[in-house]
Amino acid sequence: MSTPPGFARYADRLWAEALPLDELAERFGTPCYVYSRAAIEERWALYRSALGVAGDVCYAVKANGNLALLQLLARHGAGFDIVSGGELERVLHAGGDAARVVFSGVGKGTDEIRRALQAGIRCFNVESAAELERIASVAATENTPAPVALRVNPDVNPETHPYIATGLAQSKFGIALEEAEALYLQAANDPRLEVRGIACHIGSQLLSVAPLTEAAERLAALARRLQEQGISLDHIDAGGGLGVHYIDEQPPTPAEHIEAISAPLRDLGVSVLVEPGRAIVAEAGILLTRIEYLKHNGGKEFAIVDAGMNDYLRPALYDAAHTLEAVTPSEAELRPVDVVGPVCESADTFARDCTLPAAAGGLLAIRSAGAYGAVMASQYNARPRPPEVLVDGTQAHLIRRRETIDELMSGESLLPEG
Ligand SMILES: Cc1ncc(COP(=O)(O)O)c(C=O)c1O
Ligand SMILES: N[C@@H](CCCC[NH3+])C(=O)O
Repeated sequence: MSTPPGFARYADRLWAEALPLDELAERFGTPCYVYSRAAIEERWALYRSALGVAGDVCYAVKANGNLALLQLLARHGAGFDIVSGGELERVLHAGGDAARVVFSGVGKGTDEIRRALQAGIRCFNVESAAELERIASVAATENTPAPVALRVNPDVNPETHPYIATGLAQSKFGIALEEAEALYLQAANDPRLEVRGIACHIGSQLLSVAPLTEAAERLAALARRLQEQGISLDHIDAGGGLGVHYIDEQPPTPAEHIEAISAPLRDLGVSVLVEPGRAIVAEAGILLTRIEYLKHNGGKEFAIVDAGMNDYLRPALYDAAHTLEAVTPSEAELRPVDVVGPVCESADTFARDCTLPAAAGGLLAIRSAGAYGAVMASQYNARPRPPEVLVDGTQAHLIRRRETIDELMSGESLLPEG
């Protein structure tokens, strides 16, 4: 099996593992997510060593919240960035330390705030004045001051897909820099709150560190103004966002990411937090899928695979391009095919004019599918969500089994008799 030229070495760890992918497909069925423990640990270690002891790496759970992966990262001492009460429960269940959890998100509910406060999380990354007041009032009823950072919106263009840009002035995320200072003064004088830091996150799949540095410079300027006014800060949370290799991207390394955000913050005397998600898990995962049928329509050839947009949404949602590879040797000639899923939507397309030796029954790997893959799977078209497997050396662990048809109907009820 050939490796695409230029593919970073860590992405190839999965393929170097002792377990042939076709055996995994036989054993667990397709479609099926397969992750490499070694690849995840390698990426984790790069972030950990780049940041050093003066900071904390808070893995963004939204990228892949599988319990076994959270447990793996917790054992390596990860902090976690969560965006819901559900993610908090997953982190705690997997053995994560609540005191290393930061809670982002524009719509935190009262129950979620209360639970996070009771669990003793490190910090709420507050996204509006109204949310700050809600957190303060929950803190008052719980008789526990709430640790807060304001997630500011530095108005920096992250140069990424508009759906995953979050730090522009007109985005729904964060608080405008100009409004933040007054809100910090208000929070610092509120006994229900404890100001801990400043947070931001400008977007995802960033392929240059320049916008990250620009954002960090704006955070540093705000931090200096706050410190001058006697507001002490424990940390600055620069968010996540580092891009990965899907087709031919050349993303910066974790070390370059850390250097880009740390340089402007260096003399502030605060610890630095980062919230990488995609950069830890994306390239460590593939989605294995089998070609069910080949067909021709309108002069095009289609390979219809058993994975659909319900299993892996990124291509349909963002028109995202991925490297697709044939896993099993095939006598079929290399030729352009559209690789499509079985879901009743034309957007259910994984690749157009992809050069493959496509043959019915052949196995394909959609690469770099470890982030925003299984977590975004749905049951659309009443399709059970796929299993997830972690390859660990010569072992393969089923870390989430395939959903059953019964589970698809669980919680629903038929109408009463009559
Ligand atoms: C607040 C916050 N932190 C971290 C992340 C993780 O981003 P990424 O997976 O791009 O590292 C996101 C998602 O974009 C986010 O919204
Ligand atoms: N789901 C997105 C990333 C979301 C980032 C969350 N703020 C993707 O697959 O690229």
